[in-house]
Amino acid sequence: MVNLGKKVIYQIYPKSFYDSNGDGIGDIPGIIKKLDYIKKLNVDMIWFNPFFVSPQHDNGYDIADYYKIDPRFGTMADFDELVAKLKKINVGVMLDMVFNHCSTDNEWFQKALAGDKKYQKFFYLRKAKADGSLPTNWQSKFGGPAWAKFGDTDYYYLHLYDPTQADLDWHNPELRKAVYKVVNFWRSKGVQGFRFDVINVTGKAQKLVDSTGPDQEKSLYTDTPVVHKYLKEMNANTFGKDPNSITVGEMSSTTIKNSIEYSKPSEHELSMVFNFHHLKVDYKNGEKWTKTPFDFMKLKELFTQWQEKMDQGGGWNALFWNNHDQPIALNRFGDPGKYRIKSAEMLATAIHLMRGTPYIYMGEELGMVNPDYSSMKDYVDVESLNAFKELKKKGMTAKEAFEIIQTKSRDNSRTPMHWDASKYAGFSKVKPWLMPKKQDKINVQEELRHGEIFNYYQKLIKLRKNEPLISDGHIKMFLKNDPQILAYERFLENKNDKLLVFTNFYGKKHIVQLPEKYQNKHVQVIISNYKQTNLSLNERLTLRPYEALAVKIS
Ligand SMILES: O=P(O)(O)OC[C@H]1O[C@H](O[C@H]2O[C@H](CO)[C@@H](O)[C@H](O)[C@H]2O)[C@H](O)[C@@H](O)[C@@H]1O
Repeated sequence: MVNLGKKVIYQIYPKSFYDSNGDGIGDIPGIIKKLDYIKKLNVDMIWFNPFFVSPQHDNGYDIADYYKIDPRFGTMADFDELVAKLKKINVGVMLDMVFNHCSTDNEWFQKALAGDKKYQKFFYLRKAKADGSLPTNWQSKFGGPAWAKFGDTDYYYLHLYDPTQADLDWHNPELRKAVYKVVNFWRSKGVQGFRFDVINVTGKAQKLVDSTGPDQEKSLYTDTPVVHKYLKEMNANTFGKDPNSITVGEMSSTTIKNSIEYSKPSEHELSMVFNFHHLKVDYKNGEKWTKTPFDFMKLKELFTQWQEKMDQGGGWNALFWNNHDQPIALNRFGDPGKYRIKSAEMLATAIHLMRGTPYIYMGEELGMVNPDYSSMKDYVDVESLNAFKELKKKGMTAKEAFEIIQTKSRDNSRTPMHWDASKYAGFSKVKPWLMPKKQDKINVQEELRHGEIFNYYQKLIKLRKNEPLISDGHIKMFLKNDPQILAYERFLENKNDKLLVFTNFYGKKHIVQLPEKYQNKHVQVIISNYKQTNLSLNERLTLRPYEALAVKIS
């Protein structure tokens, strides 16, 4: 079996990585051209956001053909070449499987529309209520009602996301069979990694009823017991046959109890889970489309719960700050200005030394930051455009609404990778689909020549592969009430060595009172983003602005 604790996964958003054919869109041959760069980081697997045939209403999360590469991104021959070349450098491929819904352009939906009963049962088709209103009062996660008219019939189809993303009915064994066939097709092409998009919302009740509010509504379709049943079935019929497979479920608004079951090896469901609770600590009253500073104590509390309880229950976390749906973490939890480098390294340390498998989102290793576009015209993401309209409907001025979009838009992380300082950041020879910004200072060329963040990531990755305390150790948080420092201990059963990790989340120096058990021990610095001279652990430890420090004590 794979030791997940020794693995590090890199995420590539293909549309924004490297454009090889001058159409302004990143592509698979472009990724192939940049494999030397990836090799330098020494990651184990790459998660690729979807590049299957899609009308791109939700940037590929609306799949029209699960078996084909979208010509915008390349050909199947390009994909085969990518898999083969990555194999040569010992890097696996993780594909993004979107099975909660498919595009309304997908032949499954098109056949259903044409009246084919078999395919109609792939979807949630319901009639309007007796009073003519929608089948339920559910809201789409992208705004507006979660139901759309099913062609020229009396029926509506459910879409938890965009109306072009029709929800698939997992209760239908024929649908599940079709899903497993897709997974096995890609396995036969040498793929060993699978990320399952919002997989924990696939178990909606068969009888769909009105909700009484947003939270109760989520409970009607999130983490229901059947999800575990279907995941076990998928595991047995697909990737579970391969001891080297690595799978991750994107779990929307999930719980620790469910996440343990999703990821505990003896449950035979998935290898690990993404949860998003720690990325909602800058949501005012739980609302994403708001602007407020992050709540550090809440962040600590969530890390404590998810790290310690997943450890005690035998579950496994995917560790991450960034992905294609999130504004850049450096802007949210660090300082993108004066302390850009120190805070990028501090954030990386905070999660890379935790228990789980770290994910690095492309550009994070350079300390890339939000583009801070100046107009709504610069944004293209469907969720952001809808949110802008909704915020104005709620009474905000265009300026107020724009400031929120600027902070929270998913386009923040989707800007093209900065390869150099040129007009289009060396990403493309023509105007890209989304403009790069701030590449004059932050780019690969500059980082590899004079930077230190990339190098720091290399060290963190190397440490994970060589230090069993990091890959296999348990975790216990300490300094739980400290308002500035996140600190934890990693330890192995029956071993005296311990790893202590200190991360200062603020741009001011801070002195901590060390627990007695850690005082006056022999200390070896494992990694730090500051020069450490004559370090010894006494009663007090001073941490400089955004300092990260990991020491081994015996
Ligand atoms: O915020 P949560 O409710 O915990 O959900 C997590 C993320 O879910 C959605 O992301 C994924 O599905 C979308 C539809 O396929 C797709 O647009 C997105 O790119 C996927 O990653 C949601 O869109 C995200 O905002 C949430 O963070």
